[in-house]
Amino acid sequence: MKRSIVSIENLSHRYSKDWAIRDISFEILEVGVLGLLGSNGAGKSTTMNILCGVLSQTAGKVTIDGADLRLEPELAKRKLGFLPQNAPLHLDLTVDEYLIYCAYLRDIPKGKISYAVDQAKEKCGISHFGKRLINNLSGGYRQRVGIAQAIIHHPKLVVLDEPTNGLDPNQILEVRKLIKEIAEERSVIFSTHMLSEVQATCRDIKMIENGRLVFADTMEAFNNYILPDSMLITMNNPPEVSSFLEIGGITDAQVISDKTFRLRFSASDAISQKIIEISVARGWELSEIALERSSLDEIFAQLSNRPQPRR
Ligand SMILES: Nc1ncnc2c1ncn2[C@@H]1O[C@H](COP(=O)(O)OP(=O)(O)OP(=O)(O)O)[C@@H](O)[C@H]1O
Repeated sequence: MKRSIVSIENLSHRYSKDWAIRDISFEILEVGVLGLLGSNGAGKSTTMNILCGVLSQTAGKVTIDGADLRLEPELAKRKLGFLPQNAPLHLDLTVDEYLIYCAYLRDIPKGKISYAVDQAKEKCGISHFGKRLINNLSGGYRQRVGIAQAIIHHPKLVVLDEPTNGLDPNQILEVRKLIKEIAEERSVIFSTHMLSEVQATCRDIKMIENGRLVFADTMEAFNNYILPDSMLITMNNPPEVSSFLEIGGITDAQVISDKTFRLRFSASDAISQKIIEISVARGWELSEIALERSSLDEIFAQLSNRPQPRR
């Protein structure tokens, strides 16, 4: 059975009088990548900051590998590595100098620092940049240095706040690959407001909206949840819009222009195949058909309105 490394129970936080997060509970498994998805202001950073011990919660409990973050903060924090949204890099140090400094901060015994630095550099693909000033590295490599400092003490949990923000497409692919690699032997949680980031990297997904947990399941379950439920069709010789409603499985038909319509359908296999066949049989001259997925905003809205969040 898969073991969890982090337990978050009924976590709530209030800044002055407004609640930023309310009654959030979930577990994080000891291996793999978990994505924390939410729109701006949803409560991601508040949750991440509490999880890292940077912010003390108003109510609730966080346990990391059995250590209560509030009661045993030092023990709990030894088990985690953190890369905040703005990586805490010293641009005027070389990669080696910076990682040695981080190793001291992490209380790694003097005799083991050099080995720890080499291992972290190797894991993050920056061994050849040891003598390079961080200021002279590209954004993608700076982010690798940030991840190296987060894993230098072999934490069981690594927390990454929007780790691909501001990177170019190639750098994003490289950092995603690195995140997956470091998650082969530990738990990684990262926050993002981009669905594509979570879909590309994560096994599990937690979604928060307006401070509440609105979805918690596997990425596969999430992808099933957002299966397309409408399509845009264009026909050179379309029928009356009401004709579409006579097709089994079509629940709504909307006129977009003379020749283009949006059809909504109930969960049904091969509905587009059916439309194509009927269109050919009746001479509607179908020229284009495209399935539409819900936008992230629609998904957030749907999930936020659900009565019971799924754990
Ligand atoms: N220091 C603070 N004082 C008062 N309110 C705050 C503070 N930090 C965050 N908030 C509020 O708490 C709520 C949650 O904010 P939080 O930063 O956790 O969201 P987020 O999901 O990380 O958003 P973003 O992606 O924009 O960083 C928001 O309404 C925000 O305005």
